[in-house]
Amino acid sequence: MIEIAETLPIIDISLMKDDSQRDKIADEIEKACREFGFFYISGHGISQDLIQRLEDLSKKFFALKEEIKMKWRMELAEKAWRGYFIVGGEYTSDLPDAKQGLYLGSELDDDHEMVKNNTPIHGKNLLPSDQEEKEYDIEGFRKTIFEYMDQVTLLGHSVMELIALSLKLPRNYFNEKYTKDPLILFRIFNYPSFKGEETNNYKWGVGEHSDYGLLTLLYQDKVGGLQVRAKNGWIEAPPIPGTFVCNIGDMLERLTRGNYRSTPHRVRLNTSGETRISFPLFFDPHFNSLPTAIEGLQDVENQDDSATRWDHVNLHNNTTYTYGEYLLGKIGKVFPDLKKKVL
Ligand SMILES: O=C(O)CCC(=O)C(=O)O
Ligand SMILES: [Fe+2]
Repeated sequence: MIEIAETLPIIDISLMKDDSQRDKIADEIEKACREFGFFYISGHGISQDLIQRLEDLSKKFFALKEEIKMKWRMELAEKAWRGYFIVGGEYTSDLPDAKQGLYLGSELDDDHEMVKNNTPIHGKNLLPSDQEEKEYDIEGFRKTIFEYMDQVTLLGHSVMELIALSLKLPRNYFNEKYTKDPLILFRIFNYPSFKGEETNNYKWGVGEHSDYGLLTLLYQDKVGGLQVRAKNGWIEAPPIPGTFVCNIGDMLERLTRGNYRSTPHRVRLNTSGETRISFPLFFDPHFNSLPTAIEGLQDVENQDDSATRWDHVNLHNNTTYTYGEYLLGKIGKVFPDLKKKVL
């Protein structure tokens, strides 16, 4: 008998504005969320040209000398938690990841209420200035990043509408309660290839984990390496041109009482011979919101799966906490040194 490998569904959302098609798309989302917690989105309307510009400029940025990139190192942004980190600088499940990256988020001025209140992970981005963009031949980097974040945030709102409909909730359910002003965190990751080289004992590009918020929207280049823990074992989430990979985060699992799971995933150590680049955008509840289970949804079997979860957290306890409290507990672990210095 031939074994057919499981593959993640691809959902075309181009007709979601069409009243006769929307429910069908929401049904596909429901199936994908219950089966995998992971799916591809096509027909998203984000221009390939914008994505390509971001990819090209990001590759140029990471190709700069280490001492240049250190001009924008995360320590300098302090509480805002933005900027550059070196290969091995971020930890997942207590092991350093074989990647470097740029941490980014919504651009907030000093007079923004959350910044005035000294709220962690809110503030300005730490990026090359216009002058530095010229000097290092990455003109347009900042502008392209902001344009991309805006566009993918809009896509996040659309996918959350479809997720609400897939749960038979009013279409604006999440918007009203959590994402009128979503917390947007964006990262650009660069996974150098260790082909034929010392790996410095790195095991993974990113170790097994789940994402913290509601929804992650990821664009990846053609190299591949993302793997997803499906019910019957690990499967690949290879790059598919013209798509974004979407996955459910911990808070959506909590809200849906485990009907939709925050699926663990990881990234293989890159030994392809080419550098890999990926762009996860985290579409999350407002920092001060209180994520609470949705009334009327059935509890599921094995709702508390903390015994087998990567971090042993029970997402379904009755403790009340803000999303910010949950998030800070998590990111403190991935940058332990930075946490000591700035939180
Ligand atoms: O780089 C990737 O493909 C995935 C990264 C990831 O899982 C994350 O940043 O949470
Ligand atoms: Fe992730």
